[in-house]
Amino acid sequence: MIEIKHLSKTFQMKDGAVNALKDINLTIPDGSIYGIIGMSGAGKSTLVRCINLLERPTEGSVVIDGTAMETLNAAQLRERRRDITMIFQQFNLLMQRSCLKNICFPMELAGVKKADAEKRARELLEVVGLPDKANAYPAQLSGGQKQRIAIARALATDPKVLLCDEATSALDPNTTHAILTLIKDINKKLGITVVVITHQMSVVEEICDHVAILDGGVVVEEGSVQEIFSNPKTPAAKRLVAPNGGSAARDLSSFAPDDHVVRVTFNGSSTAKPLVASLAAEKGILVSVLSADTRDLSGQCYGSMLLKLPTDVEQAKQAAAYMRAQPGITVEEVTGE
Ligand SMILES: Nc1ncnc2c1ncn2[C@@H]1O[C@H](COP(=O)(O)OP(=O)(O)OP(=O)(O)O)[C@@H](O)[C@H]1O
Repeated sequence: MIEIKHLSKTFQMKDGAVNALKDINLTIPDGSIYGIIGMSGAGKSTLVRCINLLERPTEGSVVIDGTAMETLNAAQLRERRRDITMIFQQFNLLMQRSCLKNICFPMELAGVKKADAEKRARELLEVVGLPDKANAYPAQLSGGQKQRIAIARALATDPKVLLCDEATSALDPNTTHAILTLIKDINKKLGITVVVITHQMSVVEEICDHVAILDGGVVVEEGSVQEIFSNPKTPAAKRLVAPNGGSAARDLSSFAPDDHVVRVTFNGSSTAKPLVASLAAEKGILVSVLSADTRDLSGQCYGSMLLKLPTDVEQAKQAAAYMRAQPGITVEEVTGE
């Protein structure tokens, strides 16, 4: 378990002090995939660097499995960092070494025999899906492949914690998905606790179970991803979870003043029963989706849609009544707003 207690970090600059982190308190459970999300400058990188003491906190403590990291001397810290490894946005591979030798590197530092290190490195190449890249050099790899090698290197010392600092931010959406799937797999199979630093809510949505929202060096919200998504309370959380204000935008050009339009808000309704399709299938009533800002979170839908109901008054009433009867859905009139 990682416990961050009253952690603050101040950088002293020529023109004054920068309070990058202020009184951070977080508990990261063993085996979780924990997201730390915030806009640029929120303090994410500083926080992750404080977790493994690459950055020394100005105040407070980082306690990992009962050991306060800031109390360790340099040699103890070096040893402890084998348990808490890190991957980065820019991969940080050694360009003059082959992939195999990159993966061997932390084992060399730990004094593992060369033959044992190479055997383990080959196993790790299998784990990350690149068994044929042992002799390739980083420059010959795509971004996604480089991150796979970086992950293999991070796993070489059998860590308990993997810190991912914007690990998919330089990758395209498909590659991002593949790397996140690999990280999730590693978390499940090896039981490694993963801390994911990101500015992208989609990353948190895809793999994290818990999330802390960092804004201006302060944790403004923290909880299960589901809790935060379904009910973001602070402006920072609302900005990240629902950039359009959580509400489908009303595009005035898309409907006439006498159209019958409703805003349907989803607050955890099941995505297994798509509303518009089931209204058509069960009642034979067709409605048009004018705009939608919804997201699927573990099979539950959040956000809202603007729907144009049929011009037939009776059908429109039936459609509204049908939707109101569904759990987790509210319906309000928009026409004439
Ligand atoms: N070494 C440093 N010296 C001085 N100020 C720093 C240092 N590192 C970070 N800061 C400042 O601390 C604040 C938080 O920076 P940090 O890099 O942790 O944010 P971030 O959320 O990771 O942002 P980004 O996503 O843009 O990397 C910023 O105001 C930054 O300028």
